[in-house]
Amino acid sequence: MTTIEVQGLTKRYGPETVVDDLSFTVEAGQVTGFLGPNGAGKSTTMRMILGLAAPDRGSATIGGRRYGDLPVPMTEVGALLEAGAVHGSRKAYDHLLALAVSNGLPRRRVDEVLARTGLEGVAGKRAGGFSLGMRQRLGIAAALLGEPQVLIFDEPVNGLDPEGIRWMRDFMRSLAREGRAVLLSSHLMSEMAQTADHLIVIGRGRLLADTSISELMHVGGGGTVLLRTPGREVFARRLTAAGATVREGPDSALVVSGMTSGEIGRLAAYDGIVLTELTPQRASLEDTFMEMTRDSLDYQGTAA
Ligand SMILES: Nc1ncnc2c1ncn2[C@@H]1O[C@H](COP(=O)(O)OP(=O)(O)OP(=O)(O)O)[C@@H](O)[C@H]1O
Repeated sequence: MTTIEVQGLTKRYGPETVVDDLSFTVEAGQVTGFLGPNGAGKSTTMRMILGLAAPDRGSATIGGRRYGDLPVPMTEVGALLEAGAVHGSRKAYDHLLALAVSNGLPRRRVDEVLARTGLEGVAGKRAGGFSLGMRQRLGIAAALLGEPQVLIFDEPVNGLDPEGIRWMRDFMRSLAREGRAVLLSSHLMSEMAQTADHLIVIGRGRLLADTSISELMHVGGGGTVLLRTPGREVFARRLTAAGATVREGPDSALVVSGMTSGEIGRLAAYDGIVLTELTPQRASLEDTFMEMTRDSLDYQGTAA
């Protein structure tokens, strides 16, 4: 199983250390979200993994080898870094064919990736006239040409409409289901919560968290669970006795922190208490992220 290994990765631009001793692993078969506020160093890290920027210290390897040591990189790793990198006057098919031929890949791959990304109908059209969503699909088609086991996407949903975002999310998940390692960056926790299995959170180039989404909700401490039960008073006391913090929620709900929904559900079952609702609060993930990155936000250039 091919993975990405980042070890002590460090990058300086002038006096700024924009990636600071970063270590993490991107596992096969899952979507790893790479999350951090603007300027956190996500793109720089991805560029170092892809051999587009040289680390000052540390290393980034794909399947144990540095990008520069991969004999045919396209067959090992595919990347989508920025939309619109395609020559506008070129037809989508020709663009992909040129890439395939120059990398020694069979022509049939062009048809296969066009079908996979739903672009067959526009294969003969010039990429210059494509919408952002179509350009992103073309970029993904190019990334998939060599059937790589590792994929890297830098903010792929930026600027997409809701349908495009949904397509992208489903596509990432399907790539992971096939056993590929998918690294996906975003500055939006809400996007990650719906797409990623695992999260690497960075701020000012440093690792802030390396965790699953469910762990983050728990460990972050900000994770709350909303519940409703006919046995409100009794269960609130029971939860408090079990170490949770309970407060009043909207419309007679209880909002619990310090326990996961699973733990609350088990406690209720044990005590024979009926729960009519048990909902982990998604907003709390956002809160956890804000809390985590607050000290690392870059306010430079922000109007007072
Ligand atoms: N080639 C460069 N020369 C000088 N500084 C750079 C260069 N590339 C990036 N930086 C700086 O490094 C820092 C990290 O940038 P980077 O683009 O990696 O962050 P990011 O997390 O991807 O943010 P965003 O979400 O805004 O793209 C920023 O302060 C940026 O200005």
